[in-house]
Amino acid sequence: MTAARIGIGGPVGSGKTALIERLLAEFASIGIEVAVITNDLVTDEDAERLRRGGQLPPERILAVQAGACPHTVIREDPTLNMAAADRLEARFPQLQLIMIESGGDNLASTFSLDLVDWWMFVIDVAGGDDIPRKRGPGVLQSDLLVVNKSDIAPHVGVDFDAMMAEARAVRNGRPALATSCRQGSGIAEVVEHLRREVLFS
Ligand SMILES: Nc1nc2c(ncn2[C@@H]2O[C@H](COP(=O)(O)OP(=O)(O)OP(=O)(O)O)[C@@H](O)[C@H]2O)c(=O)[nH]1
Repeated sequence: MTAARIGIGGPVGSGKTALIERLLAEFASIGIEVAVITNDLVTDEDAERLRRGGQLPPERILAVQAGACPHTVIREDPTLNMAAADRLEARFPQLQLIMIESGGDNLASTFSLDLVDWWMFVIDVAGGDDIPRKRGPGVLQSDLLVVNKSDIAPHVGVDFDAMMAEARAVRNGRPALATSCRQGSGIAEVVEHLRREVLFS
């Protein structure tokens, strides 16, 4: 059995790493065997943050450096990430799930299906309630759209329910879930969705 490979993309600072931290805690509590690959431009910043968090043995967290363009290594030439996932699987045959976090950029990032089986796109309310309307490929094409930072919607003048409704409308019925990685709300729904759609458990 091979591990499911899932992508987690989204704009800079939308909360991709924060979501991974929350998911790691949930997966640990239900006994799902996980590893993570991070993609940063020229550092290992996100991998180091996850290793410091101590939720996974450090050797289950690999960092890929994307260089100038974060899209390239998850879409046009995902070989570095594929090799990293192969390494993890060879070393930890019990893995059920490998989460691949893209470098943050704009609304245009998508994952190659040579690299992942399924991918989600994380946006947040602070990026503006017009983000769904802009119909970026990540918003439209991802298997799951996550709208994060629901906790600060009132502080940035966003009508959260309207933003969610718009997100669902532009996605033509494909799923969209609301989260606050700060408060922990919506995380259980994301885990449930992943169990059903990706892990088939
Ligand atoms: N209020 C609030 N802040 C959040 C939430 N999720 C993440 N943050 C904060 O938003 C900032 C960015 O979060 P990250 O998890 O680093 O975002 P990222 O998408 O991984 O960022 P890059 O890797 O730089 O693209 C941090 O200061 C987080 O603490 C949330 O749900 N609510």
